[in-house]
Parts: sequence; C-alpha cells; structure tokens
Amino acid sequence: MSSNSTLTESLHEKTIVFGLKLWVVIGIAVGASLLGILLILVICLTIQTWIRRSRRAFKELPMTQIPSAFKDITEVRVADQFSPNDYVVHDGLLLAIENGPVESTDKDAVQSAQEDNSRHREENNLSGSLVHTDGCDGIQSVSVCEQPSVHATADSAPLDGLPEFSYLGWGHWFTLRDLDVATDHFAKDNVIGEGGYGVVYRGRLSNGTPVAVKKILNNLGQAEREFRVEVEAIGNVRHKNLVRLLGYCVEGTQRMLVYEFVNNGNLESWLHGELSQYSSLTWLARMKVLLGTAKALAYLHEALEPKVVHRDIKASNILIDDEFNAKISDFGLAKMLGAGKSHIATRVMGTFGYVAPEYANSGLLNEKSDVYSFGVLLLEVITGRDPIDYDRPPSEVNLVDWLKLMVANRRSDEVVDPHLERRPSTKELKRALLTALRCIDLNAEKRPRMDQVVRMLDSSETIPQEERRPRQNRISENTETVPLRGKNSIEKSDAPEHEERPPRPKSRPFSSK
Ligand SMILES: Nc1ncnc2c1ncn2[C@@H]1O[C@H](COP(=O)(O)OP(=O)(O)OP(=O)(O)O)[C@@H](O)[C@H]1O
Repeated sequence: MSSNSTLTESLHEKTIVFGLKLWVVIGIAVGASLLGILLILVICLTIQTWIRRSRRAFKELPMTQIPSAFKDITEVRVADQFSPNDYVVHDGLLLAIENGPVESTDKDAVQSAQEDNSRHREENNLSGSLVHTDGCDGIQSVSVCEQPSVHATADSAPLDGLPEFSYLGWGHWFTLRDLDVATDHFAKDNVIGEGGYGVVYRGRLSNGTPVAVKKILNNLGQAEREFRVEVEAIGNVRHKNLVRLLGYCVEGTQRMLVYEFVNNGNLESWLHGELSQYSSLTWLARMKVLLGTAKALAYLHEALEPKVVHRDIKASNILIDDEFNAKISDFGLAKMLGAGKSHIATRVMGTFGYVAPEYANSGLLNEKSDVYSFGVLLLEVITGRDPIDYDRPPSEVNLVDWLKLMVANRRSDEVVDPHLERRPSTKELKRALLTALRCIDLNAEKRPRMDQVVRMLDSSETIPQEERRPRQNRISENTETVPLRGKNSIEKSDAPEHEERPPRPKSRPFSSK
C-alpha cells in the first residue's frame, strides 16, 4: 500500500523538464516514440509506392525477348551462299568476281549457332511477355501483353555496390543526383559526344563502374520516344556485341540512359574521324568488328521474338572495345517486328547513305533493311570511304554505285582502303565483297539473313596479338575524349544537291512520309 502511494507520489513529483510532472514526461516520451515509429512506417510505405508508381509510369517496361532456337539454322546451306561461278549476276550487272571456297561448313555453323543459342538462353534466363508495336511510330502503340516474370541471372543481377531498391529487374533506376555525381555535374570535360537527340557523358557510378550517360534533350517528342524504345529494345537483352543498358533515370522532364562504357571509340572515328589520324584499323580488326556486328544483328533478327529491327546501322553506332569487339549502340529508332509480320509500315528514319532503297521509297520496313545497311557498312570498312562523299568526283559520290561499277569493270582489287598497312588477300577481299554485294541486293528478298551473313564472313581467323592494338590510340575512360560532334540530323530534303558537303556523320530523320 505504502509502495503504491510512494509510486504515485513520485509520478506527481515535478521534473527538471519545464517543471512538468514525471507522469506527464513519461506520457510525452511514449507518445513521441509511437509517433516516430508511425512516421517511419509512413515514409517506408511512401517510398515503396513511389518506386512502384515510377515503374508503372513505364508501363512496367517489358522484360522481353526470350530467345527461341535460331530457327531454320539447319536449313542454311553455306555453299548456297556462293555459287561456284566466276561471276555473279547482281542487280542486273555481271560482276567479275571469282568465288573462293567457303571454309565454314554447315556443321560448324549449326554448332556455333547452337552454342550461341544456349549461351543466350543461359544469359537470358527469363520468362515473360512480349511487347508489340502496331507499326506506328507513336510510343502509345506499345502494349505490354502480360506482366513479365524475370529470373535474375549473373548477367542481369543488380550491379555490386548499388542499393538493391534501385534494381528494376533488368537494370537500375538511377536518380538525377546519382548521375550528377557520376558525371561530375555533367561537366563539359566529360562530354563524349553529341547525337541527334542527346549528349553523351562519361561517368563513374558510386560503385566505381565506368558508364556512358546519355542525357536526352528535353521536350522533344521524338527524344521521349527514342528513350522508351531504347529501353524496350535492349533493356533486357544481353549479347556480347550489343551495348549493355545498365539502367535509366526519369525525373521531372529529365530522361537519361546509362550504358556500359565502351572504351575504344566507334567505327566511324576509326575509319574517318580523329582516331584514323593515329592509325588505320588492320584488316583483321575490321573483320572482327564487322563479324561481331553481324552476330548481334543475327541475334536481334533471328533469336528474339518479336524481332528487333535496329533501323540505324551505321559506323558511328558501332562502338569498339579494347579487344576490338563491336558493340551496336543507339537503339532509339528500333522497331519490333512481331511473328508472322513480313514488314511494318513506318516513317522512314535512318541515316543518309545507309537506308535500304525499298524502305526509303515505300516506308515498308523489315529486318532486310538492316541487312542492306550492314552491306553498306561492310563496303565502308573495305574501302575506307563514306557511303556518301560529296568531296569525290560525281561518279564516286555514292559508294554503292561506285563499287558496283568497279566490280563490273573487274577492278575490284582497286577498291581496298589505301590506308591499310596490309592489304587483305584476294580470297579475303572476295569474301568480304561478295557478302557486301549480297547484302545490298536491290531485291530485299534475295538478301541473306544475318545468321547467313555471319557464316559468309566467318573465316575462323583470329587477330594476331601484335595486330590487336593499333598503336597508342586506345581511349581510356579517364583520359582522351572521343571527338565531340554537333547535332547533325538531316532531313532527306536537307541533303545538299551538289557541292556542299553534309555534316558528318549524317544522322537520323531520313525523310518523312
Ligand atoms: N556506351 C558508350 N560508351 C562510349 N561511348 C559512347 C557510348 N554510347 C555512345 N557513345 C559515344 O557518344 C557519342 C554520341 O553518341 P550518340 O549515339 O548519341 O550519337 P551518334 O550515333 O553519334 O549520332 P546520332 O544520334 O545522330 O545517330 C558517339 O561518339 C558515341 O560513340
């Protein structure tokens, strides 16, 4: 009884806290703790909802692309690609090329495709849904068929050292602050280059990963579209020869894409730009880059469902790493082609000189347009010439036309890039030229598929050690800067008619219907 009264007395004693009685102080402390716990719960819930909403804002970007087998692979007969004649009829011209034997066999091709395929499947251990476009350019046309389920694999796992909550299932959600810090406040010194729709910065994430950050220009409908298409096309796709998208940032009007940093420039700067002043790419390095490009395109066209048509294959979109592996980049114009669709009708986009004629004329697009662009790229690599070069005499301005003429006149050995230190053998040259000519066939149906192109090009030769690094010119993510380029979108109608030379590299909207 007395202890009870002592307790009551103590509770009624005044404390040093504003002279409040003890029971009042205890009450306030308990109340404050409860409030604190409640507040923390509310903050957690708000953050969770915010992340969920933000993801939904992207319509739960698809975890697409379940590679099925490389279809028809066993039906491909490499020997069919080169008839044993000493000429080929191409585009109405009798081309004076002798066909050398093709070294890779069906067995090799099938085996390599199977290996590729099982690797893709391992690397893309995904299940999920597909995305369809209805053939229109509007992003609204993209619909997600079902909620994808993704099983993270080693390759698609969150990057080490980054907060787990930022992981989206295929890549990371970065805040503006993350990227501001990564690029040193988007410092001018960190600008790698500028494309039609954004500026690319070199950066380093908080966990030390070197990245390229593409800051999309604000308020451009096309830019917004490009942003979303790029995420949809390659967000969830992994291939050694495709640049890896590590994540993105969406904050207010800001749109940014974060890629793996590819440290050895792009093919365009090696062939015609700053890097060409230091050294010429060797023939084997060129072929390695082209073979990698062909493999990535074969993957996009043959192994994915729906297939992805890149639409802007050109030298500046082929990034190169220090082992001379190609990495196709810039998927902003990509289109999905659903199963059973032979083509889609769409606005003609692309880059002057690379766009397939039937697509330019009709707006009908399918993967054979990429095959044509690849053929032009191959010719560019063989000859070291721009697809369109107004500095040359009229008969040589258009690379494809000039090349066909040279071959028809049995002057094919004169077309090789004079900057090459070691010319390719006649057999190597024929292999490359014939492949290119097949790719630029005016009849799109006659063009080979990209998996066939891979086999045509693959000579199973490796680059000797001493040829791997053409002298002093590797670009390190810390040191040199790839030449800065201005915006150079040109409309078809912008193309100069005669003397004036268009800015290089030529870009983007080719023409509008
Ligand atoms: N992941 C990357 N790593 C290193 N450099 C990159 C990366 N992505 C792009 N770049 C470089 O940034 C520059 C700008 O690239 P971007 O794709 O925006 O434009 P582009 O292809 O030059 O032109 P356009 O957009 O008009 O086709 C190019 O020099 C390109 O090589």
